[in-house]
Amino acid sequence: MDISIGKVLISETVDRRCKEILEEAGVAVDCYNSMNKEQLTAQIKNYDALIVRSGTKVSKEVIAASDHLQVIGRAGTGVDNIDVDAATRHGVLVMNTPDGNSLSAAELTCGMILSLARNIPQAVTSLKAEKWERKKFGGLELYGKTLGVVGLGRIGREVAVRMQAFGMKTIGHDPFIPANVSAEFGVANLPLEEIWPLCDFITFHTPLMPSTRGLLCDETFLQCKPSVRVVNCARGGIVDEDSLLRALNSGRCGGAGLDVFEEEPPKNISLLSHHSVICTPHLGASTSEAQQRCGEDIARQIVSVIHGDGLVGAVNCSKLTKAFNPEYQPWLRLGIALGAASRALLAGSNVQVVTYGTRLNGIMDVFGRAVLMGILRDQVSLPINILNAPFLAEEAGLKLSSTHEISVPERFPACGGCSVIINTHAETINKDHLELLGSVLGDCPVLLAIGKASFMNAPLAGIPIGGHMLILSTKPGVHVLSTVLGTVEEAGSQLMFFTSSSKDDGNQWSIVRISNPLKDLSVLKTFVLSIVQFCV
Ligand SMILES: NC(=O)c1ccc[n+]([C@@H]2O[C@H](COP(=O)([O-])OP(=O)(O)OC[C@H]3O[C@@H](n4cnc5c(N)ncnc54)[C@H](O)[C@@H]3O)[C@@H](O)[C@H]2O)c1
Ligand SMILES: O=C(O)[C@H](O)COP(=O)(O)O
Repeated sequence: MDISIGKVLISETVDRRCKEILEEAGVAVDCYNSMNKEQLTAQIKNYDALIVRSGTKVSKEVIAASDHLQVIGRAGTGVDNIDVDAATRHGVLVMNTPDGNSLSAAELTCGMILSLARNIPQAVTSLKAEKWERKKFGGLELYGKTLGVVGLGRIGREVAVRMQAFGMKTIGHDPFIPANVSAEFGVANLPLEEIWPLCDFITFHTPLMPSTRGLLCDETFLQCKPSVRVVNCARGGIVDEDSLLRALNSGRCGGAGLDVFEEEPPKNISLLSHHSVICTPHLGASTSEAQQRCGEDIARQIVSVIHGDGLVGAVNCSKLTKAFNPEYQPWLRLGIALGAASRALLAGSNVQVVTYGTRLNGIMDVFGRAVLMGILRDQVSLPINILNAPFLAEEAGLKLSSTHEISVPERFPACGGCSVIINTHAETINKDHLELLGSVLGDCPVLLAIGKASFMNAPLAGIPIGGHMLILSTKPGVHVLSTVLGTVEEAGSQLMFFTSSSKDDGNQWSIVRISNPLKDLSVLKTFVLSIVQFCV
């Protein structure tokens, strides 16, 4: 997949190294401290890439307002401020830098736990107000207490190991981390319902998703120890704010440390101002170290994609990394070319792709997407690429089935190849289905056969497929080369090559490459059974 980034917009404060790295790679960068929705919607059409933190809402309206946006880079972890589905549909790559700020977020969480145990923020405020309230701010020791960690990913596990140093017993819950893995960092991974009654402190480290929204709510608070302390430095909404306020007021919750809120900046003043709540304005990643790492990481990831050096940190195409691998580019060009040729020959709605050989093992999905790109180019409302091809195909009513076979049939070269079959019940040129065989020789995509008509007759090993092409079928023995040559030259084009296949059930196919497209095929149509023109 070709990504070409000339101009990047950074819509909020990101470490200066981000801009520097991009500029060193020859990319122009415009930086804003904090763009509002109107500014972003108006400006986005001028940029190839957008870099944000959590403060920019990249809605589907913003994405739709873009013109040639190819990448949205998140200098940080959470992508819940980005409409990832809309980005994918528009073929926009979304990337994040999930490792860059984990330690900072973990350290802030530990600070919240310590502060809740000893009422540090409240005591500071009191003393600054010239009060000496030693009795009011008595706390409790962490030693021997139980900490529940919900979400045992990058941050959750860093929090657990740090709090073990205080003598806390750490238990946790994460449906995707095996118990033996969490045991390695000293956390017993238990079902949620077993966690609630055991914890003196609970901290949340999951993404916000339908399955994690309101994990701690009225119902689950009832299962918790009285006076449980709660920390949320992950995402607002994992702890339901209304339930939390009720639990704080009733004493069921003994205190809460919040860095994130359902709405940011938060409007829930009664929660923020509660005497047992300590809170920070989404500062988990706000350290110079984390910001430098995230800024550098996202810039390097974008440069790497521009240079075709590989894909790191992709959010919406992690399974498509091979589409960015230079080794596979000729194969993807083959898929696009066979898709375009199939489409020109037959307007079918069912596409069956089979790839063969060890070389193509693992790119079946990517290759199928390339075929869809070839078929649907110029047929859909949005520019099509590897990312959005399946979505646009579904919208266009096109069905794709892809399979892979390790063994290579005799009709292919040893490196393997592919078969693209397009089916239709609509009007057809020859039959109600058509099979094209192709492969890559050197780094050149070649057409091997149309149905049983082969282009592999010695000395040929397939026809290079690319540029402006004509495919025509004739009755065997009908010689059209001189007619084609004359028509092509008369149209001011140049004939680059003309090759005919072996005979197939009475028909013969010829492939013609020309320098410029022909405006009118009507003269040639009188000499042939069928003729189509396409370009790849
Ligand atoms: N406050 C901040 O500034 C700040 C900074 C960095 C990250 N974050 C947030 O912290 C959260 C965690 O980040 P991370 O890097 O550790 O992510 P991560 O992907 O490494 O870990 C998240 C874990 O949650 C688990 N999980 C998913 N659904 C779950 C469920 N229903 N119950 C329990 N566990 C579940 C996943 O299996 C995964 O292991 C994210 O929401 C991220 O946006 C906040
Ligand atoms: O998900 C994240 O990375 C954190 O919430 C940090 O967000 P920020 O980059 O806006 O500080």
